[in-house]
Amino acid sequence: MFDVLFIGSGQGAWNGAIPMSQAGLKVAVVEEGLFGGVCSNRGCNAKITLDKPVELVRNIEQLQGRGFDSVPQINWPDLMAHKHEVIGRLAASNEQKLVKAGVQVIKGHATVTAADTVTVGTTEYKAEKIVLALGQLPHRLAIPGQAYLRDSTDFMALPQLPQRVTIIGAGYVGMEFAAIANAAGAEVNVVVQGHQPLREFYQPYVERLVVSLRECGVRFFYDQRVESVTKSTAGLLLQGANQFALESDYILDATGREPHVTGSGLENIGIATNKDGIVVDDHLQTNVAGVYATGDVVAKTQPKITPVAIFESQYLAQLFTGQTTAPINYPSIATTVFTSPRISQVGISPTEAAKSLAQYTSETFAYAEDWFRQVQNETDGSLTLVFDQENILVGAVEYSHEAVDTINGLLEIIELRLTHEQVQRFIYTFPSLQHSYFRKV
Ligand SMILES: Cc1cc2nc3c(=O)[nH]c(=O)nc-3n(C[C@H](O)[C@H](O)[C@H](O)COP(=O)(O)OP(=O)(O)OC[C@H]3O[C@@H](n4cnc5c(N)ncnc54)[C@H](O)[C@@H]3O)c2cc1C
Ligand SMILES: NC(=O)c1ccc[n+]([C@@H]2O[C@H](COP(=O)([O-])OP(=O)(O)OC[C@H]3O[C@@H](n4cnc5c(N)ncnc54)[C@H](O)[C@@H]3O)[C@@H](O)[C@H]2O)c1
Repeated sequence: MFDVLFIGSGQGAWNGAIPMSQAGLKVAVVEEGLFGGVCSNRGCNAKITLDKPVELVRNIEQLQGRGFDSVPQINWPDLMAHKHEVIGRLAASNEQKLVKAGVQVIKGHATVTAADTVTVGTTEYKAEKIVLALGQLPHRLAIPGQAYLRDSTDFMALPQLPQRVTIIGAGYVGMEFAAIANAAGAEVNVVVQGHQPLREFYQPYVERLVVSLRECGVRFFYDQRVESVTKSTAGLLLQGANQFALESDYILDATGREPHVTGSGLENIGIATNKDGIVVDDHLQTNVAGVYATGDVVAKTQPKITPVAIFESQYLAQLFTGQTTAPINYPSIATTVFTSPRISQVGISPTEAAKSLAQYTSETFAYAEDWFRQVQNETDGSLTLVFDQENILVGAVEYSHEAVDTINGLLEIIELRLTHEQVQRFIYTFPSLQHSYFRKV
């Protein structure tokens, strides 16, 4: 009998499983695929490896005639080999981390057969608590020719970069992969259902990102309803309503991800789900006592990203080891779209602030006027800060190559509600990114 058995070994699982085991609980993790789940093996880590040269190329482009005379070309097969080398070893190392911490690793497909029982193959495992950390699966467009569509995992394993890449969807995956494929030399088309890419992000900055990607050659097709894909003599033909037709060599279906709630026997014990995933209470417990859920599979309003999955997993470790009995209390969550430039944001958005002018004020700083950003000739970026009535920073969004570091730095100020006087106590290295923004807070 285990104290805790996780189904799934992604960020929503192992970050909790290890401290639980280290605290003396008898813990098992069942995984049918690669240890570490999506983020480690075919999500964040793989994506950021492919993005690294993109970021460098874009930075060098900004300095043409200012120290650089040419822009290096990305060698896709070499980059892909590098990605395989860096990412390929992670699954084994993730598995070893669990083993070293004393977690029992079980390989295979898990099916929940009772509220305290999970079956893998022909073996039954009993556990006092079961944690469903099942993640999400790519949404597949149900259109004729669906078999020609590829997903993010396929894209991140492409040995050669196709010449013409069409991406359906302008969410995180659509925009990030458009930026990568374009910088690596492909002709890129993005087919958008409505006319608002990256709906969760601050739209004035999204519009600037679209302008920047257009200047690099990415073509956006707004308000499209795709209907079919067929093989043509020269590639794949994507067709849609109102005579829309687009030929390319590769089509990426980036129309979202869906909670992985089928195929693991949830119905055997009546686990409640909705379109967003498994329904949980404020302690991440499902409607069945002793069965919990964590990570992307949870139906929640928080973004389905790695740091949130980690936070939930660690919360369960505190809960199950008696360090807390309190409900989960999510802090401020920073989100980023890893395009070049990036958009990163946290807290109250300027759009929300504009709707409550009595409550909030916001201020925008253009990097064209900031000497530190001019060093790298970054003229297009800017930062918008949102303050409450007490003049405490409550939100921030940046559009720039360094947006991640700026927003991560401001996150602490927002979460701890630091006053201007407290922030001025920090003596940062100069010159540095922190120094370029901390006086503004
Ligand atoms: C292309 C891409 C890029 C991303 N980039 C970022 C990023 O830059 N930053 C960020 O924060 N987030 C990013 N994400 C999101 C991030 O990957 C997820 O939020 C994170 O992986 C969620 O972790 P999880 O543990 O909930 O689920 P997962 O990582 O999906 O793990 C679930 C695991 O459960 C296993 N499983 C499911 N059912 C069973 C079963 N019945 N038996 C056994 N095993 C089972 C699966 O094999 C899988 O390994 C990205 C996602 C994608 C797709
Ligand atoms: N940087 C990051 O943190 C990061 C990066 C990648 C993925 N993720 C996570 O992975 C998940 C999936 O990302 P995603 O980009 O696949 O999903 P998403 O939900 O962000 O975007 C899907 C997009 O597809 C569009 N779409 C849906 N149906 C369409 C259709 N028929 N035609 C055209 N467009 C259509 C939607 O309007 C939306 O813009 C998200 O939960 C996200 O949190 C995070």
